[in-house]
Amino acid sequence: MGLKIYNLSHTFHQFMPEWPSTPSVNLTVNKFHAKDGVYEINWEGIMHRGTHMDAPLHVTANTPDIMAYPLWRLCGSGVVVSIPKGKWGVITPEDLEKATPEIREGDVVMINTGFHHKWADTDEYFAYGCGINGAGAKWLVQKKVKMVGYGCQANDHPIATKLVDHGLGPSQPHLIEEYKKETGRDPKEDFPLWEDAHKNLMVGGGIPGIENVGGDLDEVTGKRCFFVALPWRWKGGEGCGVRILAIVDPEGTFRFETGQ
Ligand SMILES: N[C@@H](CC(=O)c1ccccc1NC=O)C(=O)O
Repeated sequence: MGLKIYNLSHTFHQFMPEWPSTPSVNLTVNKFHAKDGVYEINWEGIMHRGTHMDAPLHVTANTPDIMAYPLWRLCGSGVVVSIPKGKWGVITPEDLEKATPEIREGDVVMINTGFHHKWADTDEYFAYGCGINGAGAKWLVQKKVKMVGYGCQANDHPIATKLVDHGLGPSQPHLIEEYKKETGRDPKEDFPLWEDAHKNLMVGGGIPGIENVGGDLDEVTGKRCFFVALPWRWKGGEGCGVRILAIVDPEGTFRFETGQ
């Protein structure tokens, strides 16, 4: 059929890095082949690790769960754009506006910031990582995109989270002084609202946001592709790991079955 299929998810494993929240994932091997004739793993943890999709319910009470995203949002044509960022880099409306290939109405959008190469249990990736601001998320909503994936630590900039003085925070208070020193501004001036981009994109726009996009992201950057990213059909779920596929049809000969 000539299709090329790329994986855009990081590897899921017990010792994978995790956003600085509830600690750890615990895997226990319940049954071993040599002892039991089968192999079975017991898994305990939260879903907000590795390549995963958030639901509006993660950040706002009485909003839709992960199961409520309509199927048409979870697959479709779109683009992988390169928006390279460094420490505390901000993905802005201007970045999105001038991205190439252009982001079209109705697109799935995957953003390559370069940070997927740094995915590790480090401050460099999480506390000093990059992220979109509230205005950037509003731009995506106004553009009526279908779904968004970020090749970085979260759906929000780290300075818009409880790592500093927002919500449950500050869990990493030293970042507040560091930010002031480095930028000459107060974190609250630049990021006045807690998880603002999550709220604009998912609660306001109903658009699924995926964190920690990785895998073969570089290989499809600058290309238009067909994407699929499927969370579990989990009633009440506030987020879920996803396997993201980017599919291209270099010969332009693929046709779906007609259903006849
Ligand atoms: N940024 C990650 C994790 C996250 O936001 C989070 C996970 C557990 C506990 C608190 C979290 N966020 C804010 O405090 C996410 O949105 O999935």
